[in-house]
Order: sequence, then structure tokens, then C-alpha cells
Amino acid sequence: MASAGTGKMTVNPDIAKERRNAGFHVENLTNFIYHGPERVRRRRYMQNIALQDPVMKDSKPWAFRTREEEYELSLRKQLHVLQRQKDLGITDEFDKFYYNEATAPNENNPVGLHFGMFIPTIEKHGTEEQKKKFVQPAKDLKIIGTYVQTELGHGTFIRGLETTATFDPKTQEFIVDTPTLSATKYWPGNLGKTVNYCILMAQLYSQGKCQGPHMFLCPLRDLTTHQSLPGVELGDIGPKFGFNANDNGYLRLNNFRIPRINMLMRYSKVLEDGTYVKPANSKLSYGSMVMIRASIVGAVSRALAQACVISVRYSAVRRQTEVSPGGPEAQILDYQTQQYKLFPLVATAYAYHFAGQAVQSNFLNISKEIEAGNLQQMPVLHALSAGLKAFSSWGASAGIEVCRMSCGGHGYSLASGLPKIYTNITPACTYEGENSVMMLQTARYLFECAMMVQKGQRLPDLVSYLSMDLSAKSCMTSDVALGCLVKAYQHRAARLTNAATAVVQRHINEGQKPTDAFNMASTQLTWAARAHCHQYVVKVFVTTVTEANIDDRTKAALTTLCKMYAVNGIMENLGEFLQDQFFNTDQVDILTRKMMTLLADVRPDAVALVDAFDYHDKVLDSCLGRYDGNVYYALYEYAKSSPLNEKDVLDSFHKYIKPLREGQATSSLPSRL
Ligand SMILES: CC/C=C\C/C=C\C/C=C\C/C=C\C/C=C\C/C=C\CCCCC(=O)SCCNC(=O)CCNC(=O)[C@H](O)C(C)(C)COP(=O)(O)OP(=O)(O)OC[C@H]1O[C@@H](n2cnc3c(N)ncnc32)[C@H](O)[C@@H]1OP(=O)(O)O
Ligand SMILES: Cc1cc2nc3c(=O)[nH]c(=O)nc-3n(C[C@H](O)[C@H](O)[C@H](O)COP(=O)(O)OP(=O)(O)OC[C@H]3O[C@@H](n4cnc5c(N)ncnc54)[C@H](O)[C@@H]3O)c2cc1C
Repeated sequence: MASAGTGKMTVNPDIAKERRNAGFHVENLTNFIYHGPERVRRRRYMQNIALQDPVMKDSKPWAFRTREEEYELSLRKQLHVLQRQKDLGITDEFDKFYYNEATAPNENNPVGLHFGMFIPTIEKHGTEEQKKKFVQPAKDLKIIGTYVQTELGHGTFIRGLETTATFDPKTQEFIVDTPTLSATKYWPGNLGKTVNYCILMAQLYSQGKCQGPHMFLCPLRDLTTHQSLPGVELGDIGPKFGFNANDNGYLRLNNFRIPRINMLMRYSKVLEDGTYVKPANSKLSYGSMVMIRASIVGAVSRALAQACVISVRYSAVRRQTEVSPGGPEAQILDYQTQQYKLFPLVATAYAYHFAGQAVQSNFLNISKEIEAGNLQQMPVLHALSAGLKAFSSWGASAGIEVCRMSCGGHGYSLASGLPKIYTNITPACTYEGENSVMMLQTARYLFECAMMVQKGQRLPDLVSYLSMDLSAKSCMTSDVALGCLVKAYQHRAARLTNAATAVVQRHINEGQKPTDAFNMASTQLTWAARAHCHQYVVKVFVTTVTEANIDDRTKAALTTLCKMYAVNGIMENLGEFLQDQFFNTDQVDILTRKMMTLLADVRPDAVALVDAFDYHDKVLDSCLGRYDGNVYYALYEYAKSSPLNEKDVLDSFHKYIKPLREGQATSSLPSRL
């Protein structure tokens, strides 16, 4: 049974009927999504412990809290959660993840980056001595840190950072400094008020030479009083589009001294005499970004999945318009246009979920090799994580906005839960590398692969399709086979890669510098990178479904979704698939018809497909997405709790409206209008 948490209220009959009529057993799909019944049981167990904790019971909806209240509540809850997990002996990373998902839904808490980036960066980039000195105090929250890289003037261009760390061999210290206004660190999460330490990205100077950006452990506040240290100026950057519980901050350093040991020296070093020892690959220090990019794919899939749960459930209980005069009003889910908005997004949420797992597993495997000193796969991992992060965060952001609009007026209320999901996840298009810039990194890799194809060299498995015969035509017939769909995506990506590569080469042949030629082809290069990511997601989905060890009915439902994801992607990008007549017009007709058939096939399973994500009502935090479908009751209660309703007549009436009327009464207005 999917989680309800709805008390004694009767379930809305429309949504109850949807669940009775589903063509597969929801629990089987839930088990498949979360890797088996034991994990599902554990996930629910963790979330129930979290949700039953009295500290998690909020006195009012989050939307009615000020930013200061949100910050304080989020911090209080998260510190309580950490203590509770310790008391209960919860150490497994999955257990912790699911516990946290229930306690702070769609919200980054004030110590999130401490655990998500600060500690992992020390663990990955610190020496044994540094790990010994800093990791345990960090785990015990004696030091609390974040990742401080971006400056007012530079986020994307890391080599352009202006903060300096100059080695002074006399005192065995680095002098860290903010030389200009544009060098002010700006944006890092939790920097403003929460942390007392940070990983600082700064240009390393030793023996008078700049060695580029390196990472330093930099104290910021007194560990006892929490006062900012002399030479350190920092604070919160103010309200943003979302992320209200987060004190994104600014930081200026004034010739502030830190010991030599505070440079993270696992891969690059500064010796006592100032000699610089360079790393095996200068991009090793970008490793923390790669780690987060790889995990963003899963994060955005969860956000899109939640938006789909809300909008599909709401569409099942919302009735609007008599289809025939005098007849009953239809469930809006029965309108084909509504289905066309939502079902491809449900398919996309599944597609990103499986892609997220695949990228994460690639990341873990390649990271092990990197740890062992084999750096050969670094470019593949970078290209994959950068592109997939961009592709999936763009897709999820756009999708969540469609979900919101598909709920009509009620979608616009914060009560729907959709704005919070959106504002929390859409910055993933920007942080950890702005999406266009990330796509261009993937494109750069594809360009190099295309050159290898031209030279007849063998490509890594992930991109081996780039050497396919582009004169071939599609094998698509009316059964719309999964294999043909994968081929279509590979053909499109290979053709776009070749076309963009040819543009770069043409500009170079015409006398442009390679960097200028690349810029002149960069829009087309991003099309190629997007197509490459799209084929990866389709291929992972097809492989997952094909190899799934599940019952036939669940497999059939997933196969339908997989086809829907792939066919919809073709319909949305038809020009790119048609350009070299890979598909003929009959095949386009087949795909159009198939799309409409797929909508009808998904319809009876729609609610079950979103129920299978198994999100508790408290995690969705949505009046529209309630498991029991009692949305009007929830909206009414929500409205009544608005602080504006605490008084029947507001003071502002007495201050402004009443005097206005009194003034009018004595004015020379005509007595009749
Ligand atoms: C409060 C938070 C709560 C919790 C969150 C914490 C953790 C969560 C855990 C899981 C996360 C899941 C979801 C996220 C949820 C919430 C997240 C909340 C907050 C988000 C935090 C955000 C933190 C940040 O934003 S940190 C700042 C990130 N900044 C960037 O990403 C900058 C982007 N720019 C770059 O990466 C580079 O500058 C560049 C790649 C664009 C260019 O670099 P550079 O100029 O140095 O390159 P070149 O010298 O030109 O060389 C290019 C060659 O180098 C290759 N290259 C580049 N990068 C890499 C790499 N990483 N690995 C390997 N190779 C690399 C490139 O390919 C070129 O190679 P070529 O052969 O020459 O072509
Ligand atoms: C919510 C949030 C949390 C954040 N948390 C952190 C954090 O914890 N730590 C941290 O250090 N930073 C953090 N950041 C900062 C974030 O990493 C940067 O904003 C991000 O890397 C983008 O850099 P930018 O702002 O300089 O964008 P810009 O690079 O200025 O981008 C602006 C535009 O210019 C384009 N552009 C820039 N360069 C190129 C190029 N080479 N080619 C083509 N187009 C280009 C981009 O595509 C974009 O359209 C956070 C940001 C946000 C919004």
C-alpha cells in the first residue's frame, strides 16, 4: 500500500476507482524503483520514524513563515535529526537519505553543504594528516563548513577567480586575500551565518608564480563565540527566488593567514620551502563538482516525480466541463490534451530516475579508478556528468512548470506544493556549472570523439555509436520497437555531432582560430550535446526495462512508459530526426499515431504509476496531491490558516480605506454617481 497519512477522511471516489482499475500491482513497481521490498520497507520505516517525531509537527504551513523563521526552524530540525539518527544508530547512507527526505522536503537545510560537500571534499582531497585533523571534528559539528568558490565576478570561469592564497615560507602560512570587489565570494550555501570554516577556492601563489585555483581549509568564525575572525567579513546575501532556509553568503578576506597544512594536499602540494608539486591532472581539484553533478540527475528526477504525483492525482479528482450537455463533468485526466501534458512527464520522471542511477554508478566506478591512480576515464566522466546534469535539470524544471499550469488556478497557490518544488530545483540549472556551459563541455568531448572517428580510432563504449553509418534509414515499423527507437536517437546525435564538427572545421579552414571557430559553432555543438544526453537517457531506459526482472504486467506498464518517453522526444524534436530523411513521412505518421495510442494505454494506469513513487503526503506537502484526493477540503483549511484571516477587519482598513471614505463623504462629489 502506498503511504497515505490522511486520517479518517473517506477517499475521493474518483481516485479510489483509478486505483481499482490499474493494470498492474503498484507495490511491484515501487519495489522495482527502490531496489526490492526490503529497501522499500526500510525506506518507509525510516520516514515513519522521522514523521512521527513531535519536532517535525509544524504549527503552520511553511508558506506562512518568514525567512528568519524558516532558517531557524530548518536548522533546529536538522540538528535534532542528526542527534536522533545518532541515538537510533542510523548509519547506513540510504537510511539517512530517506530519513532526511521526510524531515525537510524540497528544502536545503543550513548544514546540507557541510555534509554534502565540505566533508566529502576533505575526505577526497585531503592528506591522511588533514583527514585526521579535520574530518572527525567536522562530523561532530565542532567545525561546520561549506564550499566557497564562486565570486561576484566569476562563477563559470574558475581560472578567472581573483581570490589569492600566497605562500609565506617564513611563517609557513598562506595569506588569503580578496583583492577587488569582484573577488568577493558570493553565493556559497550556508556561508552567511551558519558555518565557521570553508573550503576556499583561491589562486595559489608560491615563489612568485601563480599555479591556478586550489582548495584551502579556511577558518571564518571563532569556534566558541561564532564571531567572525579578524580579517574576515561575511554575511547573508538576502532573499532569493527560493532556498529560503538557506543562508547563501558573501565573504571578503583581508590578508588573512592560515597554516600551510590547510591547503588540501592530496594531489598537489606546496613544500616547506615553497616548491610547488603539481597534481597528475589539474582538473582533479574539480572533483567535488563532478560528484554533485552526478547526483543532481537523481535529485531532479525526484522533484519531477513529486510534481507528477501532485498533478496526476489532482487531475483524477478535478472535474470540469460537461462533455455532452447535461451529462456529468469529466475528470480532467480524461482530456487528451491534459494527458499529453502530463503522461510524457511521468515517463520522463522514470527516465531520469534510471539515468540518475546509471550516472551515479558510473561515477562510483570511475571514482574508484581515479582513487587508485588511473585517471584515463576522467574526461568520459566529466562529459557524462556535466551533460546529464544540464539535460535533466532543464527537462525537470520545464516539466514541473507544465505540471503547475496543468493544475489551473490552484497550481499557482503555494498550497499546491508545486512552486516550492520548482524554486528548490530550478537553480540546479545554474549551480554546479551553468547548463549551457556544461553542455559545451560535453560538446567539446564529442568534438574530440568525432575527430577520432575521422582518424579511424576506436571510441570508448559510451560514445561508440558516433561511428555509425549515417546513410542508413530508420528501421521503424508500426510495432515501434525499442531497438529502432534507440537507433533513431543515436543517429540523430551522431549526425548533429558530425554537423557541428564540420562547422568548426570549416571555420578553421577559413582561417579562424580554433577557439573562435568553436564559439562560432557553439549553438550547434550544444544541440549535439543535448542529443547525445537524450540518447543516453533513452538507452538506459530501454536497457533497464528490457533487463527488468519483474512480473509481466508491471513490465508492460514500464515498457509503455519507455516507448512514450522515446516517441515523445522524437515528436518534440522532429526537425532534427527528419533532417537527413532518416525517417520518411509514413514513419512520422506511425509515430504520431503511436503517441496517441500510448496516451490511451497509460490512462488507466496513470494514478498507479505516480503512486508507485511512494511519496508520503507529508513529503509532498500539497493540498492537491493528497493520497485521499480530498483537495477541496485541504484548500479550504489552508485558506483559513492564512495569517491575513486572523482578524476579520484588518488595521489597514482603519488606516487607509475608512479615512478615504470619510474624506469622500465631505468632498464635493455629486451625491449620485
Ligand atoms: C545546502 C545544500 C544542501 C545539500 C546539498 C549538498 C550536497 C547534496 C548532495 C547531493 C546533491 C544532489 C542534489 C543537489 C541538491 C542540492 C544542492 C544544493 C546546493 C548546491 C550547491 C552548489 C555548489 C556550487 O555551485 S559550487 C560552484 C560550482 N561551479 C562550477 O561548477 C563552475 C563551472 N565551471 C567549470 O567547471 C570550469 O571552469 C569549466 C569546466 C567551465 C572550464 O574550466 P577551465 O577554464 O579550468 O577549463 P580549461 O582550462 O579550459 O580546460 C578545459 C579542459 O579541462 C577539462 N575539464 C574541465 N573540467 C573537468 C573536470 N571536472 N574533470 C575532468 N576534466 C575537466 C575539459 O573537458 C577540457 O578538456 P580538453 O581535453 O582540453 O577539452
Ligand atoms: C542556489 C544557488 C546555490 C549556489 N551555491 C553555491 C555554493 O555553495 N558554492 C559556490 O561556490 N557557488 C554556489 N553557487 C554559484 C553557482 O555555482 C554559479 O552561479 C554558477 O556556477 C554559474 O556561474 P555564474 O553565476 O558566474 O554564471 P555566468 O557564468 O555569469 O552565466 C551567465 C550567462 O553567461 C553564459 N556563459 C558564461 N560563460 C560562458 C561560456 N564560456 N560560454 C558560453 N556561455 C557562457 C551562461 O551560459 C549564462 O547564460 C550557487 C548558485 C545558486 C543560484
